[in-house]
Amino acid sequence: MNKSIQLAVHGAAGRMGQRVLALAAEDSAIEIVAAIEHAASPKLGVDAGLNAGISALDLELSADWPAAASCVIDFSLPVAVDDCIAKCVETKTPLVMATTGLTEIQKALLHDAAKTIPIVFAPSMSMAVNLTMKVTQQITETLKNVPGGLDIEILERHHRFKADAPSGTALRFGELIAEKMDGDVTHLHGREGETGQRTRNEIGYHAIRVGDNPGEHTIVFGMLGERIEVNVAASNRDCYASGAIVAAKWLQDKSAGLYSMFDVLGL
Ligand SMILES: NC(=O)C1=CN([C@@H]2O[C@H](COP(=O)(O)OP(=O)(O)OC[C@H]3O[C@@H](n4cnc5c(N)ncnc54)[C@H](O)[C@@H]3O)[C@@H](O)[C@H]2O)C=CC1
Ligand SMILES: O=C(O)C1=N[C@H](C(=O)O)C[C@H](O)C1
Repeated sequence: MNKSIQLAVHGAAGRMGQRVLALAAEDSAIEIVAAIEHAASPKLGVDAGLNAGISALDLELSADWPAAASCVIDFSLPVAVDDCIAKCVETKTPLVMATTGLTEIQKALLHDAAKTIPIVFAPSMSMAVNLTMKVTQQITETLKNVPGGLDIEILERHHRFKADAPSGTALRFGELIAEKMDGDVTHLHGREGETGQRTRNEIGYHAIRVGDNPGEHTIVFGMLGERIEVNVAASNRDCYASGAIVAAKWLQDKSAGLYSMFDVLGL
């Protein structure tokens, strides 16, 4: 059978790379053509499927890029992203960039690359998270001028292994919410000491690192007399992995450009 997508996974031995491989292996439309890891990985040469806890894929974890792929899904680390973007541009391969913690320079690189190839770039591939982003924008718009004022704080919880804080998703929630607030917004990361009273136009961020939590975000809308808390929580990583696969399929007929999961999901 001719499979419609030849998929390369970058960061293939990581927590997310493993789940993308596992879900892609079950998808009859996908042929996995590469499971890419860094050149010093002790896992090079190991079967990518066995490493992911599924049946052998007869495909080794390798530092080599495939001769051809119709999409790359990247769940790696910021240090690995420049090379991934360059390889995708060089080979004109559509890219799903899911890695968080990118610098402003790396975001500019993505913008440049998107002049040549189609790219989906989103800090969360989860449908529930993206829908929640829309909901929090609506809440902000409705309540921003409530008598007594509206205080917005973003709490995120993740596993102890996470390398960046706050999460890319928390930062995106903050950006999207700030778009709906009036005037300049201060983004405040944690509080300590003689902070004085909370100011009006600030968004507070709090990053909690506990155990094996695969990702949870709570947006608190505090008013005088009542409060809304919107919580979206993953119970495992498949919401992100399946979202990335949906994005990879969606990219197949797209022209060059930088897209978000809102575009993919039609939100
Ligand atoms: N957008 C989304 O929906 C989600 C994004 N993420 C982000 O994805 C990234 C990866 O997360 P995890 O899988 O938990 O991390 P991880 O640390 O388990 O996996 C990262 C993998 O990338 C590999 N890697 C490092 N340098 C490389 C290179 N030069 N070339 C190829 N591979 C390289 C590592 O060896 C490792 O296997 C993080 O930035 C995380 O925040 C995680 C979950 C969901
Ligand atoms: O590192 C993780 O695990 C996650 N990272 C992403 C982020 O930083 O927002 C998405 C998800 O919350 C899981």
